[in-house]
Amino acid sequence: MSTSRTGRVILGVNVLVLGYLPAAWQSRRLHPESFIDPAYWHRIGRLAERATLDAVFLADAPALGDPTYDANAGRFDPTVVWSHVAAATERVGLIATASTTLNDPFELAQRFLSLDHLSGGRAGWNIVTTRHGTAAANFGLPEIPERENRYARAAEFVDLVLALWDSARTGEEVHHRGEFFEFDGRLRVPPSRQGRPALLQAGGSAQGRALAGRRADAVFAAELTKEGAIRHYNEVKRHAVEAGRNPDSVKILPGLLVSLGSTEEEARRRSDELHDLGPASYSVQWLSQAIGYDVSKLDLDDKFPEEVLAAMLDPRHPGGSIGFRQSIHERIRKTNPTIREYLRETRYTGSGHGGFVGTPEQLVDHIEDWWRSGAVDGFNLQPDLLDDGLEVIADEVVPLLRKRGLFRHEYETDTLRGHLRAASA
Ligand SMILES: Cc1cc2nc3c(=O)[nH]c(=O)nc-3n(C[C@H](O)[C@H](O)[C@H](O)COP(=O)(O)O)c2cc1C
Repeated sequence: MSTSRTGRVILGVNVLVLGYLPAAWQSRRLHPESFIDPAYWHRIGRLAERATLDAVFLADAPALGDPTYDANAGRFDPTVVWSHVAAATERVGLIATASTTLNDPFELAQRFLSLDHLSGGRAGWNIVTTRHGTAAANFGLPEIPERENRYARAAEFVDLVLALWDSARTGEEVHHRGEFFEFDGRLRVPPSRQGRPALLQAGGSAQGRALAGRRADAVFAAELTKEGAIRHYNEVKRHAVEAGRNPDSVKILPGLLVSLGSTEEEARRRSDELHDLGPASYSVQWLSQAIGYDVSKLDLDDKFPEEVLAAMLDPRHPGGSIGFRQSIHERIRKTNPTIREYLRETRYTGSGHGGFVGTPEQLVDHIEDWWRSGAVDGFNLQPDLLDDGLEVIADEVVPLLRKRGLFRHEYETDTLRGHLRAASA
C-alpha cells in the first residue's frame, strides 16, 4: 500500500432505487412506491450534496426488470429524475446511464446537454451497450446484437455525440458517414458550463476497457478482488496513454455494496435481515443471470464445475456482462468455495460488485487500502438501503475520510468534470 499517494478519493452513490436487495421497501422509512414520490429523489440528492459527494448515479436498461434477480424491477428514466433533482441541488454531480445500442446519438446528445444546462454543468452520461434481450424487444429488435457489434456501434455513437457537443461550441455543422450512422446538422443547444457532460463507461470486457481508455472521464467497474481491480485500473490507464491522454484523466470507480452498523455484528445482522426478508432464491437467480448459467441446476454443496468457470472467461459466451463474470470468476478462484459457501460469503463481500459489511471506520480502512494500493480512484457506493444507509455515509463515513485527509471538506468546484479533476494530486 503506497502511503505517498496524494490527491483524494472520489465518492459517488449508485442509487439502486430503494436499495440493492429486494426487501429494501420493507425498511421502516420506505414502501414499494417510494421511488414514485418526487420528494424521495429530492431527499437523496440533498443528502448526497450534504455529504459533498462527487455524484449521484442511476443505472438503466430500458425494460421492466426481472424481479427474480432485479431488486428494483420498476425504474424511472434517469435523465428525468436528475432533471428534477437538479432543481433541488447545486453541486452534486448527476450521472445517468443510457445505452448506445438502444438510443439515437442526436437525441441522446441533445438530452444530456439539456440536462447539463439545467444542472449548471453537473451532468454525466454513463455509457453502456446493454445485453438484456428484454430491452431489445422494447425497440423492435429480434435479439440484442452480439458484443463485438454493440461495442463497434458504441465507439461510433460516442464519437458522434462528442462531435455534436463540439458543434454546440463551434457552431459548425457535423457531417458524419459511418458504419452505423449518417448525420448532417448540429445541435440547437449552446455549450454548457462544463463544456459538455462528463462521460463514464460501464462494461468490463476488453472492448469496454478500450472504449473507456479512449473516451471516458471515469469508469464504473465491478471488482470483487483487489488484484482484479488493479489489473482493470492499469489496463484502462494504458489505453488512455495509447490514445494520447493523461492516464489521470480517466478515474476508476468500482461499485461497492455497503451495509453499515455501529459494530460488525450489528452490520451483519442488518445484512442478514435484509437478505432473509427477500426471496430465498434471489441470490441464486442473481448469480445465474450474472454468469449466464442456471446455477439452480447445480448441487449447491458442490464446487463450481470447471466448464462453468471456463465459460465465465470466454468472450464468446453470450450470458451476462464480462465485467461482472470476470469479477465473480476471480473471487471463486481465490477462495474455491462450494456454491452454497460462495452465496453465503458474498452476502458480506458482494457478488459481481464488491461488498462491505462492517462499521464506518472499517469501511474507511477498506477505501483507503484500495485507493493507496492503486486499485481505485474512488468508489460508487451502493447503500443497502436508501436513504438511511446514505445518511450513515454522510454523517459517519465522510467525516472519517476527511479526518484522514482523503476527502473534501467542501466542494472546490461547481461542475461534475471539475469535481473529478479536483481529486487529482
Ligand atoms: C459495473 C457495470 C454496470 C453496468 N450497468 C449497466 C446498466 O445500467 N445498463 C445496462 O444496460 N448495462 C449495464 N452493464 C452491462 C454492460 O454495459 C453491457 O450490458 C455490456 O454488453 C456488457 O458489458 P461487458 O460485457 O463489456 O462487461 C453494466 C456492466 C457493468 C460491468
